[in-house]
Amino acid sequence: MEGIDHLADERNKAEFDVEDMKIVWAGSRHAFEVSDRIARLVASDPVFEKSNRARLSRKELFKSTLRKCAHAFKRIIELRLNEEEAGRLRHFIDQPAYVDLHWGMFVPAIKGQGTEEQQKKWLSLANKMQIIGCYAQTELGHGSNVQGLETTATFDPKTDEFVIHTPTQTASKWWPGGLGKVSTHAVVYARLITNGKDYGIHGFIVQLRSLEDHSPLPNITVGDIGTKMGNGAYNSMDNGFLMFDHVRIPRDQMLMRLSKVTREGEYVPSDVPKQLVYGTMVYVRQTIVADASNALSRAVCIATRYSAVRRQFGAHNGGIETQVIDYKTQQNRLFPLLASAYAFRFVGEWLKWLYTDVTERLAASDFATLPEAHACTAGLKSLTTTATADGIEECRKLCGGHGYLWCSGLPELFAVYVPACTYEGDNVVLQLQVARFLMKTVAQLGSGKVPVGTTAYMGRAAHLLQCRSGVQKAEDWLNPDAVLEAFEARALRMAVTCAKNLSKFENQEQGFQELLADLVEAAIAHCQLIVVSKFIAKLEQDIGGKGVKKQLNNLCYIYALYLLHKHLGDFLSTNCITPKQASLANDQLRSLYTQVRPNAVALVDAFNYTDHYLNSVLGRYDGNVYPKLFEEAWKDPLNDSVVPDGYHEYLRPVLKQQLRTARL
Ligand SMILES: CCCCC/C=C/C(=O)SCCNC(=O)CCNC(=O)[C@H](O)C(C)(C)COP(=O)(O)OP(=O)(O)OC[C@H]1O[C@@H](n2cnc3c(N)ncnc32)[C@H](O)[C@@H]1OP(=O)(O)O
Ligand SMILES: Cc1cc2nc3c(=O)[nH]c(=O)nc-3n(C[C@H](O)[C@H](O)[C@H](O)COP(=O)(O)OP(=O)(O)OC[C@H]3O[C@@H](n4cnc5c(N)ncnc54)[C@H](O)[C@@H]3O)c2cc1C
Repeated sequence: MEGIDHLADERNKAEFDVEDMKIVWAGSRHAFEVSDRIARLVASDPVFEKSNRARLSRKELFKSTLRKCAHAFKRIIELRLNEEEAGRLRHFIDQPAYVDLHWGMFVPAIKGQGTEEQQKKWLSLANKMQIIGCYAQTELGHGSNVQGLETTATFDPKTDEFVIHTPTQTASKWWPGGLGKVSTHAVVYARLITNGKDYGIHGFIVQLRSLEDHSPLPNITVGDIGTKMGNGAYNSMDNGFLMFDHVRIPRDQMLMRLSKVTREGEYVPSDVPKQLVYGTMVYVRQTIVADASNALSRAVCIATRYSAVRRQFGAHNGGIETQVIDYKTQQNRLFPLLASAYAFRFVGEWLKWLYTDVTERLAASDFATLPEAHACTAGLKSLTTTATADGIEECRKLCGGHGYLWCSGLPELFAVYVPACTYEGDNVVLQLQVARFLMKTVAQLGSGKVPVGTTAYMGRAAHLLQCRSGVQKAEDWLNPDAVLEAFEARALRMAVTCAKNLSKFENQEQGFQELLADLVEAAIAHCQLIVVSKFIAKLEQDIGGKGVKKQLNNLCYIYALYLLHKHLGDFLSTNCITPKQASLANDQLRSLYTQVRPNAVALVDAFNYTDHYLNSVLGRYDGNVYPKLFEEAWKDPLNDSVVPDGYHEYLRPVLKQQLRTARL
């Protein structure tokens, strides 16, 4: 029935103030107010309707995306929204689009790698969207191996131009979002060649389409790479291909903040680390971590509300059946995901701080923390996107059969989200970057160089390599020191074992290749330690609001103890804990589930998601699931007529045996 809150009982059970938790989740009262206001604005605007997305053809979907983007831009100007508000608007519109790459990569690439003069010129055009840009790095033949890119930018001193060229089919740019049909410009990554010498990968601003009629410029071939996984989903994005046939651009369109080419064609290397050419990726990976908590919390919100609505078994004498959320198996699958959503939120906040810090240091020519920033952004991007993609799929299963319906919101969410495990760096490739960083840190232990930041724990190797957990009863697992020590000892021991095994190889690189799988596991253990430690650090902050800290405390230990349970092999084989202590951790975990259970619905209400944003019949705020499932079913085009199209041609002949008669 409309108007009734089917989840009211659940909400009444909550032992904390949801409004206060909303502020913690948003990060600040200001962030909450902006998000809340913009989410409502989007939800109430019919242009941003999205409930029929799966039924649109690719062309219709793409056109509707263009319409939404144009309308959003108009509203941003009319309402004079600032950068933060405009970002929230695009977020809540919730449809992948060229603007994500324009604002998310093209503009940051120019900011990070352009000279002041270049920024002035290009950003003033980009900020007003008089040009639209994308980030064209990946090629058909190479994505992960950036050094292997083939596109060339050869300097021609006669004309003071670069000649951008695609020498082979595998050199074609392939994948960049917004490239296929929209972008007028791109930051193109190509091998810089001058005076016959190859100086490696650099960024260049290249115009792709006419600003008059949008047609591709001469010698440029550009198009969309084709339909991607899932109905609707990421198909609103025009991921593109691009080939250059000796396209000329002025020399000053090479992004020259880091290194330069002079009028005479002399290459002037940068006096800062050359890896800064990868700076845009570090920036985006950091934003992807924050975004993981958005996607996971959304799925968890749907699965939690529905698990409270859904009842199966347990009825005696016609009594009421059990809510599926009361089954311990459901809790054991759902609550760690709820805890992960909060954990990723807080580690995302911390990573944002780390990124700001490293940016300020770089501006002051302090490059010391760059390797750590790279390792943290790469490793946490990998860890959180893998867990989120798996978590969304788990939420679909937690919703049983109805989770498989498009209108549950979960299939589309999964299809949109899962490429995050691949873009901005394949998740395995990124963990291997963390592993290299860890192996270097371990190699330096004992050299007098004290590890700092996220590897500071390695400085306590003497203790961590031999310590045994002191846990004696289940509640001891709620002691932050006990949890941190177990995670630190496990991470360090795994890294040191890899380093020892590596040292057995004469050729270090060959050894590294041989041990790849172990190295990835060591890197994951290190990243999990970061997430756990940042959650614990969050609890040490001054968090107000009735009962809020208690709930966060429960979630923090659910996150940590669930990981301990899941990776028990690591903890036991490295002798950090005993089987008895592992069993106590499980006892504590079950007790925490019981404590979270009455608060579960309120904990997902704290995400403050509108029904528009969730776009899920199962996750509706009012829990009125069953009538709405019928409403959705009736809307399906197959139900337009009671007798389906095709009956006369294909069904009737079968039923009436006309086919069989004809064959005889
Ligand atoms: C708005 C959201 C929508 C998102 C849409 C999606 C967009 C995209 O996908 S854009 C394309 C993203 N592509 C990638 O992420 C490619 C992944 N590959 C890489 O990042 C790199 O090639 C690599 C890190 C895997 C390897 O780098 P490479 O230089 O080829 O090789 P090395 O391993 O020898 O590294 C040299 C040296 O540089 C350090 N390093 C690597 N990356 C960075 C970085 N981003 N920042 C700082 N430092 C970096 C690396 O650790 C090595 O250091 P040393 O060991 O000290 O020499
Ligand atoms: C939806 C989407 C949007 C994208 N948007 C953009 C964009 O806007 N701009 C852009 O430039 N690019 C974009 N990309 C491309 C993306 O960045 C690359 O696909 C990504 O970096 C992975 O590279 P790859 O495809 O070459 O994978 P590959 O490297 O070919 O990976 C294939 C397999 O090989 C493994 N592998 C590779 N190297 C190693 C190694 N050294 N050790 C162990 N295993 C290895 C991987 O783990 C993986 O299992 C996008 C991709 C997608 C899917």
